[in-house]
Amino acid sequence: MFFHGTSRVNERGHLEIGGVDVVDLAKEYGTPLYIYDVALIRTRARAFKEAFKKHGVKAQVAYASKAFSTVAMVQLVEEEGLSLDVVSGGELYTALKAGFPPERIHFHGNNKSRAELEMALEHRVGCIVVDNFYELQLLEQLSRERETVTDILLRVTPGIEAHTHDYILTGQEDSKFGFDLNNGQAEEALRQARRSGALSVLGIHCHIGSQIFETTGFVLAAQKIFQKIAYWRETYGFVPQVVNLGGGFGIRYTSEDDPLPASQYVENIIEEVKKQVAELGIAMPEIWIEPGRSLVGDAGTTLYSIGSRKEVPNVRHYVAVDGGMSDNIRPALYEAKYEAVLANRVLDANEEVVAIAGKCCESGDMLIWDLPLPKAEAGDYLAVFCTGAYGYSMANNYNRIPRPAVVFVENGEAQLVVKRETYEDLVRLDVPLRARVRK
Ligand SMILES: Cc1ncc(COP(=O)(O)O)c(C=O)c1O
Ligand SMILES: N[C@@H](CCCC[NH3+])C(=O)O
Repeated sequence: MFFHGTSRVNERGHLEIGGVDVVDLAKEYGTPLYIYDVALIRTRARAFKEAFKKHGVKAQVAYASKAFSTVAMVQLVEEEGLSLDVVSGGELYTALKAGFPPERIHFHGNNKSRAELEMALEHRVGCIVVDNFYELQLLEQLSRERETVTDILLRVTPGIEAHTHDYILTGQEDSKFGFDLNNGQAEEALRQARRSGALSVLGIHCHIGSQIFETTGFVLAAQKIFQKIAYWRETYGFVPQVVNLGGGFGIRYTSEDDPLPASQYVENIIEEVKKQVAELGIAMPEIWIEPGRSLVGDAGTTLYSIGSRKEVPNVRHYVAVDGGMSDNIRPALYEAKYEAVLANRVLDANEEVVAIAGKCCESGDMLIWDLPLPKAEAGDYLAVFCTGAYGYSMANNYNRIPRPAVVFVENGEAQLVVKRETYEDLVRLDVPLRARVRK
């Protein structure tokens, strides 16, 4: 069994996180319940920052808030001195509500609307990561109207597609994101942006994928970007102040995963950028990164109550929980794998291998296919580990199931940071049918 962060088994044989017994949390806040180990988020955040500090490199570590965005989470990010990546008006609104300093917000997205761009300009966010020509022109026009100069990064697709354990070089980049680095698009974007007096190109951004376990892809991306920078410097006199290599650093969901420490990713990135900069004889740019999953993924645990069971003789034992794809769609969407324990009987010996089913009306709503467990009964609690990233943030109301509550735990204390949705919340936006005129 693998415990993350402050998770441990207490004297009652219960799972404890942040010094709080999760069975007590279930009784107080109900299930399904998202529990975040705040100390572990702090540890992860500090590891990224420290890695840059150790090498004396100017950097920004921007939390990719799509992984898990709530007011309390954004406040924690601010406390830890990170920057923030937002990808929609909604994430930006959450950040502003949380009082996050706008100058440390980076605004992403492949189809930002005029209203979203206006909102970003209105609040003077630190920089806008421009994704495409439509946005470039729109942003230029809006900046001109406001008589302001907007700091931007150009998002490029370097032609590297990173997958979990490997990466492939793709000559023809097929992605909805960014300007292609290899077919002249990125160069044209740079020309257009620099021609405009209303945009200031701080640098280049790329993001090669997610849940990546090696550093090769990042190094290769840096190489490809600097190859172009060499040419752009000669041709246009362009030298970037910032190179942003995105997020994507992998985490351990199950024993099959073997991630590197944050410091390793950062060190290899710094090493490559320093090498490239030395060859070009230009000033060292700031290095920005955007970790999402690796900051919050293993800090999150979902607690469920176990209910019904179904035996399919000689095939499978289904054990159902009171949540499922409505609070964690990743198994259904990506065949994502998780580990779990009976939170109220962690030390009991495993007796069977069961399939954990969700409660949604969908055969594919299975959270874990083969989980060794003690004989689980109705009323037991199941804790699924590593659900902190893209769990709550992708939660939905399928089958009109209310979204779970979220609690932060730290130093023996729990704080409710997102209330459980109510049935009333579910119909809040519904508009009843107009009364018909009876004949
Ligand atoms: C542009 C960008 N930055 C950062 C991230 C965060 O990725 P991860 O959660 O894998 O670190 C993503 C999501 O993949 C992204 O699209
Ligand atoms: N939502 C995905 C990752 C997407 C990353 C965002 N670009 C996941 O759960 O793994």
